[in-house]
Amino acid sequence: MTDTPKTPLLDLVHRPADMKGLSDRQLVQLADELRRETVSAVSVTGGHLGAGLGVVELTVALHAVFDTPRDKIIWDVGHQCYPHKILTGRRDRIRTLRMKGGLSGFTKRSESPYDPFGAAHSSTSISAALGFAVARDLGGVVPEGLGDAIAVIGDGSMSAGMAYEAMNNAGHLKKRMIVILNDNEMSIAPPTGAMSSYLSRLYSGEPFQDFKAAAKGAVSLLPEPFREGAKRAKDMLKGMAVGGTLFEELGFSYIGPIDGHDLDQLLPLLRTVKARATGPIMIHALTKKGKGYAPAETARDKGHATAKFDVLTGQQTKAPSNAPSYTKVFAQSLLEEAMKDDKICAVTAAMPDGTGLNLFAERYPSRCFDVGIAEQHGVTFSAALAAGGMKPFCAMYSTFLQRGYDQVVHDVAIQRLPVRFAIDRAGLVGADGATHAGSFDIAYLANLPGFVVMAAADEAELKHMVATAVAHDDGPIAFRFPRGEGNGVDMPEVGEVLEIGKGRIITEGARVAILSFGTRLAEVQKAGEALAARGITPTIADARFAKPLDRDMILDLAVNHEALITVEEGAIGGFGSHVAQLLSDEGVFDTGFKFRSMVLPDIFIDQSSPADMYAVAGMNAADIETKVLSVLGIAQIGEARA
Ligand SMILES: Cc1ncc(C[n+]2csc(CCOP(=O)(O)OP(=O)(O)O)c2C)c(N)n1
Ligand SMILES: CC(=O)[C@@H](O)[C@H](O)COP(=O)(O)O
Ligand SMILES: [Mg+2]
Repeated sequence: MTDTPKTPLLDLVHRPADMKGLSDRQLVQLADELRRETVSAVSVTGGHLGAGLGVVELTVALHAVFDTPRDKIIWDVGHQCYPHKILTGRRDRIRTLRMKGGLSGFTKRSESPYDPFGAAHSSTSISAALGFAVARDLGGVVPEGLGDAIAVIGDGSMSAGMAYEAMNNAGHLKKRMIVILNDNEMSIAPPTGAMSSYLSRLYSGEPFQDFKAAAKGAVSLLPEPFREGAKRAKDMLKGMAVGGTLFEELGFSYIGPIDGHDLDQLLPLLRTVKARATGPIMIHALTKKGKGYAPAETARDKGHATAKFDVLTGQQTKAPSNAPSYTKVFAQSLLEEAMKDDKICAVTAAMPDGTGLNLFAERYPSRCFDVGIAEQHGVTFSAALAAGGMKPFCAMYSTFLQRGYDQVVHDVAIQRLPVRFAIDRAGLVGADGATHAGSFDIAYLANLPGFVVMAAADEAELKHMVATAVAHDDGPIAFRFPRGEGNGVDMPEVGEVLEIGKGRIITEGARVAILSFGTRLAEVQKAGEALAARGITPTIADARFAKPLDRDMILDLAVNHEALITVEEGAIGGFGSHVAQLLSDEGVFDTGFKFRSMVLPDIFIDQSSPADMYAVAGMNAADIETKVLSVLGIAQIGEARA
């Protein structure tokens, strides 16, 4: 970063229209200020830093040249959009990023007209841009109008099938649209795969597109002082120095590679594209993740995601914890099992660190596969590994496994293949908000014939479930666990193989039974203590399995109590629904038996701390206590004793 100029320009830019009068030199200064502001904001909020720093110049250039919100900029994933938010009327709230009531850490339609399409999962931007382009050409009507459609997609996100499905369609429809491939040679981890190598080959040897002699035509359309740059850009459009790229074969005009941090290249190129483009155009920009902030540039993950930090030192402020994270317990348990069983292998879709499989990759590189952002492929690949006699652990976040759902049904479940699904980030995750909540996996897996679905109540249970999954060869099996630290329980030396479909009673009580599935058990126990102080001792049980259900235990609980309450960190249609089905099938409700199911409410809950999100969901200890009192018809404190 260069020295801060005396008259800051960022203070004058409240929306992109304010940039229109700035000279190219001033835009360079603006980019510098925008970078500083991004670092400063993330230092107080934490969040995704590196990706945003890598697109500062692109953000300035796009907003300087195009007319947003009429023109639609679609940021893939959206984790790089903080500079865009600063330039589009949200600077005053930028220090609320990812907080309760604050700005989302991703693009979000309800937040701003400058966010035409929300995201947070990757590789959707080209499809979305094409949709806007077609809507425009078909005369679609939206308040801001419909102009150019511009997708900005990273090299990591280009590993997903959806990007190619979209390019295939775009090349066929030949609509005017622009794709900017933001190639920083990084995903969250270094990207893997043949496509990544292909992109590198596109610029190896000759790093940047050679700006040659001026071509006439488009140049005359542009006002001074843009003409000189435009001449060079026009030449790029015509010359296409790198011919025969995959993108061109798919029907795109390919331009690049260009230096994505050089506004002297970006501005004239984008102006020319805006003036001249007809069909789909792919601009290949080379950038650096973390650009301009040394602690990010030099970090292993290039500052992909960070806690709050000190700007001067880059030192992050993280609360120390005594308990291991669930992710670590999973990863270490799997490693221990893999030492004993050489058929165990592991699959991650571009999340080696997030799933803990980086440890597995270090120890057993030939048995660990990072397939890139390709959950669909990862699931089917795992299915065939299982069909081939291996024991694949397909480790994915609950929210990202959604993308591979047909593969879970068609390739795994129907064929009864023993894929072991390690489902991390189950339940509400906090600052990433609704897009990353692991709300649906219980419902979408427990409805599949032959699937075993488990949830760990604590980290010791997780270790048992890893062992159980290793031993289970009869069909697919899944175990879910949340983001964050465990409860600090004593850990067993070895994981115990659990009996499939058997839960456990935690405490015996009377009148009401609370049947927990997953890590809400700790809140259930807290509620139990509070109820005990009121003279009510509920029976507390840990279901362990949503499928198959422990029929005997559940029917027993029903017979011996006035009421049964299920609690789970999942949406309606999951564990509680299966228990209700069982009770209904067995005629338990015919006797007037009382049943309540505590699930996530039927809304998308915005970002906050997980505890607060569970408070919004009404699923903390106090809510469980209230539910017990209400099901027993006890409205007032003291009535319980009466
Ligand atoms: C479907 C899906 N899978 C995984 C992720 C997690 N994820 C978020 S960003 C990211 C890396 C993206 O890399 P790239 O597109 O190159 O962007 P960069 O961060 O390098 O700018 C990953 C794997 C996701 N958001 N969506
Ligand atoms: C943008 C994205 O999808 C990831 O970076 C995600 O935010 C990671 O989440 P965790 O912090 O839970 O690994
Ligand atoms: Mg990248």
